[in-house]
Amino acid sequence: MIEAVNLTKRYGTKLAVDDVSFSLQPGQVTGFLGPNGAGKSTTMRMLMGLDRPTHGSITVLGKPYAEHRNPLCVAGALLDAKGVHPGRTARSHLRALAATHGLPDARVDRVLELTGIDSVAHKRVGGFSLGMGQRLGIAAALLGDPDVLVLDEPVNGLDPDGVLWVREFVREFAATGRTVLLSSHLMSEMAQTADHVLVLGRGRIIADAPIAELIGAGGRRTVRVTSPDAIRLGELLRAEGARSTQQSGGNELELHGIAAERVGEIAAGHGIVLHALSTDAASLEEAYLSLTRGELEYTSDPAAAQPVAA
Ligand SMILES: Nc1ncnc2c1ncn2[C@@H]1O[C@H](COP(=O)(O)OP(=O)(O)OP(=O)(O)O)[C@@H](O)[C@H]1O
Repeated sequence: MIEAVNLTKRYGTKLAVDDVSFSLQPGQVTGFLGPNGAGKSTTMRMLMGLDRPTHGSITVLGKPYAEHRNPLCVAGALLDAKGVHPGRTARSHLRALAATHGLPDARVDRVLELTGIDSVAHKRVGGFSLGMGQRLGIAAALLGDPDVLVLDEPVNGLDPDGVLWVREFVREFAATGRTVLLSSHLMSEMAQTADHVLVLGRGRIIADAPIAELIGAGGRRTVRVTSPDAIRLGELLRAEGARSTQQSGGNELELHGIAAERVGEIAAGHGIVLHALSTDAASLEEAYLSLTRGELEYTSDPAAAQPVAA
């Protein structure tokens, strides 16, 4: 469906995308993750024929995007929501795009309706909020009823209702057997939207896996236990090799290196009463952070946030 083979992009001395190969499957939402400057937008631009690879290739349905006869019907993209003439109305912008492919006005009305901006279709785009602009960009991507949807930070600037709409929309789109590539820095949102993730770091792929596998591999499970006899229980668990990293409120332990089942067995074996015992699911954010540690192009200095001593 979408296939990158040894895809490379160099800008002068900067290697933005470095010998990347992947294949995206239909019927799935693939999340595209990576720190700022990792090469995600460059990869998406090459996919949509807006930038030329220095080496290698990226194809949609077997050929480069630009070589398709009706590209809007093959893949639609939201890459830069601000790339619209501000003096145009939303409807005239979409009609101009539709005309390039001989698409009827009824299709324009349909995508305006689908993206919830039909009531502002007659307004000039220059007066649109960030969220309305994002919706217009998605409407444009959907015009040709494409098989592939490529969205660069689509929820950026959307209100919670808009974020939910994008999530449900792309999930339904993929459920009809089509392909979605979606970038976002919002890990909790990505965890609820994507089936598969592709993580870039400094232009190279550092993970290409189903989301569940990535979370399972990277995350540390935390076991929480509450007991009126937490001090004695903590001693017993540490003797079993558990690390107790926090004790809050006097009767709660936060544990690593031990399964909840074992905690329950040890407590029962010593007649210790438990009030709560649970395992926190590892998060995509934890897995992502541990994967991309060392891959950051732009890092902040925590000391810079400290007040300067007089
Ligand atoms: N036209 C360009 N000319 C020179 N360098 C560029 C150009 N476009 C991108 N780059 C550089 O290529 C690298 C990858 O940029 P890219 O925008 O693809 O990253 P990204 O993963 O999309 O980042 P972000 O999450 O911040 O959007 C960066 O170091 C960037 O500065």
